[in-house]
Amino acid sequence: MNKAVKVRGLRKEYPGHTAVGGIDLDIEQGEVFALLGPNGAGKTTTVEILEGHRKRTKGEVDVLGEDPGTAGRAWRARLGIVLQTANDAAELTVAETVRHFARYYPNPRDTDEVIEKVGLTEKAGARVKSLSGGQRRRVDVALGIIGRPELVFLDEPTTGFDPAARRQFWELIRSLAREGTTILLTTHYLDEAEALADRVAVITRGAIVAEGTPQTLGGRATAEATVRWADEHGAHLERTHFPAKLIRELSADGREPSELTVHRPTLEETYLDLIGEAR
Ligand SMILES: Nc1ncnc2c1ncn2[C@@H]1O[C@H](COP(=O)(O)OP(=O)(O)OP(=O)(O)O)[C@@H](O)[C@H]1O
Repeated sequence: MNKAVKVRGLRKEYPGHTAVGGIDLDIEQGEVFALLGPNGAGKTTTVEILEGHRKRTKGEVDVLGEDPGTAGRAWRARLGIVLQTANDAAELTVAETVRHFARYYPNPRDTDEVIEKVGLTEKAGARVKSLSGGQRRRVDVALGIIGRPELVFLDEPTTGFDPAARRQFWELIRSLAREGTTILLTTHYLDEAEALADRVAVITRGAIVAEGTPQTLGGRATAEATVRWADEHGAHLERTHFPAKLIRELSADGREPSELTVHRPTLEETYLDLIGEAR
């Protein structure tokens, strides 16, 4: 499989401060990859270097087969970038804005289809400035995908979305991924990473401290399980690597253990552990 992104030894230094301290990163074509990390960890710096918006201090970077530091307009047209800030073409309507951006690309998607994909069909004729914060964000997403990009960068895409809009957005990302689009997502929502990402990397203080699928990150899948149940003697809790064995024993007499739960670390707990360890 070809790599959409290949990074080796990437460093970004500001005077007196190392924002990114030599990271390696591989993202396969068609993969949804989430970059997680606390504020100031180096996510935006990394992503902006990949987008060609910031110069690196050191390291090798290959995005869609080119070096973002030197790649030209044709390469840029293959990217879709959804920034954190809302767009400011506020006097235009939603449809006019999307149509306007479509002209920058050689092979854009259909404007109406994109507006429908982001759930703004009813607002297509409304001025962008009349939209709510979450609706403006959807316009940003529409502008990020109108050019039929091979690689989409999504920086905290669902900030300000209501729960239903988030779910709808997740469906949109899944449909892009099904079409073969590579997606690099930064998010502070662990449920979002879990719902969408094939793989995640946790970055803190400019270093990647863990990488894997959301299910296995930081040894999550094989972490000790906490089994809780209750019987006539009261409530019980046992931590074990073999919860199935324990439950078999508890139910050996054919009785269903009451209030039985098995808990393994959530992605959020694993993430907080990783961040804590790295502090
Ligand atoms: N232009 C700059 N000059 C100096 N330092 C900078 C500059 N841009 C970013 N930094 C520093 O680099 C570090 C990484 O910042 P970055 O924006 O990449 O973090 P982030 O992980 O995206 O954080 P957030 O989750 O808050 O968006 C921070 O300590 C930040 O202060």
